[in-house]
Amino acid sequence: MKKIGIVGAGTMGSGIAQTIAQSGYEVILRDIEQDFVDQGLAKIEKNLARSVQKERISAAEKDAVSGRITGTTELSKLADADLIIEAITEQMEIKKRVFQELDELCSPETILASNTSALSITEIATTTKRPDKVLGIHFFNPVPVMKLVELIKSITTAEETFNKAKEFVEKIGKTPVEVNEAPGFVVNRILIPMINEAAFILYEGIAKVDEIDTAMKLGANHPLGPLALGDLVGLDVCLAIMETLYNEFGDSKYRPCPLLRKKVRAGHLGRKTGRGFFEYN
Ligand SMILES: CC(=O)CC(=O)SCCNC(=O)CCNC(=O)[C@H](O)C(C)(C)COP(=O)(O)OP(=O)(O)OC[C@H]1O[C@@H](n2cnc3c(N)ncnc32)[C@H](O)[C@@H]1OP(=O)(O)O
Ligand SMILES: NC(=O)C1=CN([C@@H]2O[C@H](COP(=O)(O)OP(=O)(O)OC[C@H]3O[C@@H](n4cnc5c(N)ncnc54)[C@H](O)[C@@H]3O)[C@@H](O)[C@H]2O)C=CC1
Repeated sequence: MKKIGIVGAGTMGSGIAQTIAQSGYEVILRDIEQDFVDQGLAKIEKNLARSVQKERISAAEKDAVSGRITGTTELSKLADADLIIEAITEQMEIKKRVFQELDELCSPETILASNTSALSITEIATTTKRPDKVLGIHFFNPVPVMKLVELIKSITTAEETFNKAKEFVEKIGKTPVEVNEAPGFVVNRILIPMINEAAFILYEGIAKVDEIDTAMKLGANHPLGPLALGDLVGLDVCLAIMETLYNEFGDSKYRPCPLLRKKVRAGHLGRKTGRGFFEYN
């Protein structure tokens, strides 16, 4: 693999692009508006500049990494990529549309991957004529720091596709775990209901925001409290994951907390909008 396409330049797309370019690959980063592309590229520049400042990479290395990333709004620029990783909004219908477009556009050899947090890869793959070449490559936030990648096999993913993806993930310095498709996979099925439960504890007036997070940091040794983690992930993403778990399993234990819904409706999505359970500037 040489050229990797990333669709979506948000929280995850920009982190994935940076990580892959730092491993020597050529990256094309696509979003729907130039503004979003520019914001993604600016975030990468900021992260790389911090790495130079901390003497983790040289200024020349930073320039080389930046030089390997091209931003675009044109999906057609991804046509000759060996692998495309989709990291757009967590909504099935939007993802399906993008996979259909990519399938029509790309070489038959191109592997199409989704970074979805919880959705069915099998369903996404049905919109393509290459369901054997579709899988989930699920990174964790913040991508440059987090070691894990869940590799999600749909019912139709070919063994060859899985093995190529595994080799790629190891080449970029991440640790893959193999997961058979199921709602929320492994990590999010455990982690996001925990964040949702913390929202319920707040909603029921049992403890305040700071108390809940301090309790879990000092009482369970979590690096971030569950509410701060919800803000890092994005409360819209957390709600979308809870809705997938609730709808797919049909089990009331996954019901989203009404407070989570209220915050998303208000646009208080966490770090990316400057306000969630906490405020950011
Ligand atoms: C929703 C999904 O589908 C799946 C998910 O991603 S769920 C979310 C999974 N993520 C987590 O659980 C993260 C839990 N939190 C943590 O591990 C830590 O809080 C953290 C790594 C995010 C930050 O660590 P911290 O000690 O609290 O803060 P800080 O000291 O600023 O950062 C630690 C290091 O991470 C780096 N870092 C932090 N945020 C970063 C970012 N966005 N990009 C790049 N590097 C970052 C810092 O530069 C720092 O590096 P050095 O120590 O080498 O200087
Ligand atoms: N935020 C997180 O912690 C994690 C999120 N994910 C998943 O990654 C995906 C992206 O999430 P985030 O980066 O958090 O979202 P985000 O909201 O930060 O970014 C999404 C980006 O996709 C763009 N987009 C929407 N439709 C598009 C299209 N058709 N073509 C190109 N770009 C398009 C938007 O303009 C936006 O810039 C979601 O599926 C999410 O569930 C996975 C792991 C962790």
